[in-house]
Amino acid sequence: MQQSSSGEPKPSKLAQAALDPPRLKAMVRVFLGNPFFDRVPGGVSGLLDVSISEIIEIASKLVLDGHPRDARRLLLAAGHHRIISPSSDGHINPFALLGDAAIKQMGVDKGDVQSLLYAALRVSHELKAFVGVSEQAQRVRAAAWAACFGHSLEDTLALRDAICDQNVLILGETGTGKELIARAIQQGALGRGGSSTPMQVVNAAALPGELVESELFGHEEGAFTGAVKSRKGKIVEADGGTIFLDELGDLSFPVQAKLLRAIETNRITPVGSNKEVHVNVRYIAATSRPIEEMVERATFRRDLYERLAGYVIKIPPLRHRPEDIAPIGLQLVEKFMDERRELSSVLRGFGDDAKAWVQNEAGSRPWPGNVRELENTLRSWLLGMHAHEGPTRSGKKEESPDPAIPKRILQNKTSLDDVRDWYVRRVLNSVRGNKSEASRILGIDRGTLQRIIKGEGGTDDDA
Ligand SMILES: Nc1ncnc2c1ncn2[C@@H]1O[C@H](COP(=O)(O)OP(=O)(O)OP(=O)(O)O)[C@@H](O)[C@H]1O
Repeated sequence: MQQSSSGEPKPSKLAQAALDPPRLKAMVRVFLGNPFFDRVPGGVSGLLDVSISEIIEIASKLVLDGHPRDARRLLLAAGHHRIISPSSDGHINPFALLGDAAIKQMGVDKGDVQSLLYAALRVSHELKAFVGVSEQAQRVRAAAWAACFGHSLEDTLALRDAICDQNVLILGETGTGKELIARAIQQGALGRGGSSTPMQVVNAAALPGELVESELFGHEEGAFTGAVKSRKGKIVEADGGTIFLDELGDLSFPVQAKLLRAIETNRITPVGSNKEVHVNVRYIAATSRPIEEMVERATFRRDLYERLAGYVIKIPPLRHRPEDIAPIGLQLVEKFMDERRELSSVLRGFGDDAKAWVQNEAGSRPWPGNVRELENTLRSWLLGMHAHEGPTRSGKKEESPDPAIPKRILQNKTSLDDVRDWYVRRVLNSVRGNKSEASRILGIDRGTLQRIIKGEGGTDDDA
């Protein structure tokens, strides 16, 4: 990261306020909470003794703190409509924040600040997908934010490259949103040094042990039976970017050793080759297994764990944060309805029922499962409702019952697991056994799908 050569930047009000969060909050509250902004000549700057460059700095800080809308409001309130051009989704144009005076005051390179603000907007957008009002959910979002930008604007500007290079380990039960958080973190590093490499994903649990090695490191033609042509591994494909290594705890010892070497030396050797390939990759790993205990019991290599756990984010299960059930459920119903705009008004009606159920009941009773289960339950419920008359919908039948739905489901006499298994098979049939397509529709990964097909259940619940 380049620092400006224009001497020591003098500490601005923002820089001081950033070190004094209550003061920063108070300043922002004054800006955002005052209903008379628009009527005061000169807007905020007329209300308070602050310059427009300081307002721009505070707006930048708000963007970096994940509040782009507040930044936009602040700028609008400041009476400087000219300097912003909101995009159609209501986000601010980060370039518009970059008044030369503010950049000069920050004492940093303009290109760096631009890429930072873009990254900030992308991460804040991605993190919105991690819904939750609980303190734990807020902590997860804050931790993901800090994995991209550190803990203060000063951290961000001074240490961005180091922060973006740090490996991250995400811990949490299956279906708690680990991949969602990994994608948000990857967005924070994207564009650094011009890189726009998409995140590569490898799920160690979804592949047989011997294939994981070739998936990660690639192989030479003829390296093993079935290796008809050579293949780059995902680590090479992620060169210059990020690899998401899901279900890390499922890696065999030989693959652990090879991965450790790759991380330590930035070099990998494809299976069946004796040529090393140089790579520069950031690792985001995740696991639903108790990896810390595995390290203690020596069933997972401590040295590899330490390399990957540069920054650890723990996502608590949904049953430990029941306040999040209703907001997540509502968002899931919305998403589901959105995906099926073409469906009948009957489903729309059931969508409203589902929302009412989520709001009135789902949140007030203990939910033992994870987010994916909540999603699948709502999905099956809505699809089931679509096919027959639902329990809360009275009146005449608008659709004839789907004969493919087992009677016991129509009569509400079956367990959730049975409904899930039946629904998984139905989707698999509809896509003629294509597991990737089925997992995409079901919103589960292939490992979970495989476990359900094999009758092992879809989740690892410790409840
Ligand atoms: N807080 C949340 N808000 C909204 N949706 C969520 C949340 N957490 C998880 N989800 C949804 O739940 C599903 C599972 O999430 P994700 O794949 O990120 O979980 P995971 O922990 O990586 O699972 P696995 O361990 O099985 O790979 C996804 O559809 C995701 O969008």
